Amino acid sequence: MKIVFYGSGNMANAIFTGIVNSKSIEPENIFLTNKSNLEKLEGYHDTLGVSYSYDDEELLKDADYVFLSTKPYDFLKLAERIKPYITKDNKFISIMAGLPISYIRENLQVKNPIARIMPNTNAHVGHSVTGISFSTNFGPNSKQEVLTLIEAFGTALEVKEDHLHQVTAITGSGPAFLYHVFEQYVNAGTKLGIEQSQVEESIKELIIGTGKMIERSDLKMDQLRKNITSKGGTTQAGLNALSNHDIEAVFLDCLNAAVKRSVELAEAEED
Ligand SMILES: NC(=O)C1=CN([C@@H]2O[C@H](COP(=O)(O)OP(=O)(O)OC[C@H]3O[C@@H](n4cnc5c(N)ncnc54)[C@H](O)[C@@H]3O)[C@@H](O)[C@H]2O)C=CC1
Ligand SMILES: O=C(O)[C@@H]1CCC=N1
Repeated sequence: MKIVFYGSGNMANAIFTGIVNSKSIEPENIFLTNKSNLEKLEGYHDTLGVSYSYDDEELLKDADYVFLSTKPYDFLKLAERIKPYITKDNKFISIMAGLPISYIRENLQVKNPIARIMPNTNAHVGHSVTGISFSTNFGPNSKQEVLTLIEAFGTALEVKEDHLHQVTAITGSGPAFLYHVFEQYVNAGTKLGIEQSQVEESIKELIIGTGKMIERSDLKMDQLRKNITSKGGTTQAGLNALSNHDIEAVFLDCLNAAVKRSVELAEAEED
């Protein structure tokens, strides 16, 4: 199988690094390209063994899957770049937030199968949650091939295309929202008088350990929380203070804003 990445930025890097680490595809069968940063492509070649090129005809000639991984606003230029060289065997996988399959098809001017995925940067470590929606002409074997490819860097969740907006908010942008919360936790921790580096190191370990508990324990999160909370103890005191704030409402605002932006991006392109 030959895979090509048009766009080798943060998200594509997480995906191809995840695929290489999974050893499901020979690294030299993964081809990278970008706008113009040759040094970056050489770096990925040196560290991961992947191939790279700016020759679009060569890249697309026998490509099975072509990732469209530029920013949404760079897609029209990308479409102009690749249109002359698309072959009937190329199947497209778009990671671009908000751009509908119909819009991608219209601008590539082809009837080739197109899948839209919404991954997240946890693909780097094989833990992306990836929402996926297929065009109706995606055959069952190719669908299975794409799902297997996605499972090389995490888990796949097939959803109606409209629901990719919610997936984008909850898990696509999700790591950024959690990093933001963790940053605030570190900032607050450093105000308690302990050395900053000690707070940073211990909270990093706290987050990793808590993630592993969620992964490995049979207990649900509320029970894990209850197991730490002694009656009249320190945890109860902290949780009481937290419950003075409507944290669910804060996150609902956050997620609604991200969904709204995803819908806006889609509607802007349909105009
Ligand atoms: N960063 C993230 O956490 C996530 C990003 N996405 C989506 O992934 C896409 C890429 O985002 P990032 O990787 O963060 O962006 P980035 O800015 O890191 O990378 C963009 C890449 O596109 C390339 N590019 C631009 N114009 C090009 C052209 N004409 N031909 C070939 N390559 C071209 C750039 O050289 C660069 O390699 C976006 O559409 C975004 O919506 C989706 C899920 C999560
Ligand atoms: O911020 C963005 O638009 C992209 C989509 C999900 C994560 N990053």
